[in-house]
Amino acid sequence: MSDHPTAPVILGDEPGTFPHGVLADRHPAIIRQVREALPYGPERQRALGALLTECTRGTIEPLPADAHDRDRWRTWGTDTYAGRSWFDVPWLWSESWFYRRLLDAVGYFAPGPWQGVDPFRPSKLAELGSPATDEELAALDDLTGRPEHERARALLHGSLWGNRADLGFRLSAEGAEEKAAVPALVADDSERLWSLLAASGAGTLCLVADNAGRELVPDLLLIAHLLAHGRIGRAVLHIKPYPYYVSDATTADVLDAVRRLTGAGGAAAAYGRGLWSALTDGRLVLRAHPFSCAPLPYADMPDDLRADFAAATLTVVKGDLNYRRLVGDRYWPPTTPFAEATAYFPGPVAALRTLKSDVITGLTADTEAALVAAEGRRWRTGGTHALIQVRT
Ligand SMILES: O=P(O)(O)OC[C@@]1(O)O[C@H](CO)[C@@H](O)[C@@H]1O
Repeated sequence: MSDHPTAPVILGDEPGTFPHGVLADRHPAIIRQVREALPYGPERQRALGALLTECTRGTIEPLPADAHDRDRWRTWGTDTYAGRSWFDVPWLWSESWFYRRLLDAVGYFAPGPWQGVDPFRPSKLAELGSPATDEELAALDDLTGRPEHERARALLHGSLWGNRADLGFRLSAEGAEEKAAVPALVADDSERLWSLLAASGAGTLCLVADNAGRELVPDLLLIAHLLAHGRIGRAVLHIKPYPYYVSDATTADVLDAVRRLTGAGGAAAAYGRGLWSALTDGRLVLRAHPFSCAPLPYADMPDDLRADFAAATLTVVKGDLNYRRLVGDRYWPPTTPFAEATAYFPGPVAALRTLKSDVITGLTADTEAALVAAEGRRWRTGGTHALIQVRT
């Protein structure tokens, strides 16, 4: 694990802070939601009850000797953190640990009838099937006929704002979406992004996905557009190997989203067919690397993942959690240059993120002052602001 000495690592140990609230309130709410989502039997209910106690009052324990990923988690930190309270270790670590333990409780990894059953699938499917998704897909018809560069920009913004409210966030930030009706970008390097994705490009785009449903659909539309218009020759979509942070996208979610598009009619269906053929002929590749669910910053990524990103023309990193992992989950001074915090990254990298946690870099002093004057600290976590940051 790396230890950059530059800014304090975020822990969840201070009552009243956002990270503490996630551990103390959001995680118990997620356990309640999972219990209501699927009819787990007595054994699983007991395990969920035990996890509720453990995550709020217990300590971190090593994974059992027969866990398939025990060794991986030892190198990721259980050796270091065993015996400590969930609140006293890096917040990023504690959150990932919660999802790993939650999947244990519902029998996701154990051979048996519940193996591989995503506890968040009911909420993901509800969102994908919602009238709001219908409206977003219908709006694609209005884009048809507009110049290519306008469509590209509209789809980029769809992908950015699709990150506004993930399903976990909605559990504790009711109404954030509505308040963001007049969105505000606190940093916008989009012209630099477009210069990397020129019309005659044949390079590879890596897109590190975040949420399924109403975020993944616009991510896929953007990829379909870039492929269809020759801005890239190939795309690698990094998704999660198992359910994570409630709504993070897995392979099953990508397939659901593509089928939703192909079944929608109009322009959406054409995008869906484009994605289907890109998947079948290898221009769109799915990658579910174990490190995508690691409790660590990307600065600690393994060599094979580093090589993937190094070979890309551009890596687009989506969402709040990925941003925390990209720059390091630390209380950076907000004017810390984004290029400095991502200097280790092996190629050009762009962050598309709505602000839902304390971490922030790359603001001008004026922007920071204006945000603080208007909102105190609320702008950091409210999900009403967004950024597009690029390091070439
Ligand atoms: O990565 P995403 O979906 O944009 O956001 C994830 C999130 O909701 O979860 C964390 C708190 O649990 C925060 O980083 C952020 O608020």
